[in-house]
Amino acid sequence: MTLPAGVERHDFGGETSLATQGQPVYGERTDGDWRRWDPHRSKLGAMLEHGMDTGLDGGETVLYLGAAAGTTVSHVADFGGPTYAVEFAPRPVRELLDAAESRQNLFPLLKDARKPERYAHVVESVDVVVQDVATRGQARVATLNKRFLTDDGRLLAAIKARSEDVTADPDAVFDSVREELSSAYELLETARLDPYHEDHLGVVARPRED
Ligand SMILES: C[S@@+](CC[C@H](N)C(=O)[O-])C[C@H]1O[C@@H](n2cnc3c(N)ncnc32)[C@H](O)[C@@H]1O
Repeated sequence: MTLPAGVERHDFGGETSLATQGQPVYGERTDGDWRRWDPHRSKLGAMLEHGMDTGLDGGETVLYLGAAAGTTVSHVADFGGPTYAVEFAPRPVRELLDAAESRQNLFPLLKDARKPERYAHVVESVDVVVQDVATRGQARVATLNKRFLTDDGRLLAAIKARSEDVTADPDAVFDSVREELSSAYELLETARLDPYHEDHLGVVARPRED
């Protein structure tokens, strides 16, 4: 699996890790311009560590759903093109704004990912939707946001089993999420994100024709 341009394996004092170049955001280790991309803190980082074929080349236009304080989306903006970061909780958005200050291509949007019509006037078409919303109805959020993807675009989603049902067996949750996603997307690859993130499923998918 090749990493997207702008993402490299870099040595941080004897420990080799994924890294991008940019201002640090969450106290991660740095070496010059390089900042460690910690897969324990980032589901997309874990997907790359697992060798999932994300289809990312670098430079893509990205819609990121569930940006929180900007841990992962800051790395995405380091190697991506225009990056729209949707988060509905005002508190983390303050830190997200700090992360965006040094990144001219990162655009925070204080919006609800279940209401894409509220940001459709800003976000037009994107190459990639990254989703990490950890809320009930994750397949529905992905389906609602399919409208932004180009025909050959990619959905890169992390599905948290406990957000759908705390008591259910994660495998059963993942089966039902896969089934719901399949009506809007062709699933290209799915993989559990252990040991970095327990009971999370990484999904790579492309939109089905309407
Ligand atoms: C697991 S955290 C995201 C961590 C982040 N992706 C990272 O790696 O840096 C999930 C985030 O999704 C946000 N979220 C949940 N439901 C949302 C929704 N409907 N619209 C926008 N954000 C949402 C939560 O407020 C939370 O900040």
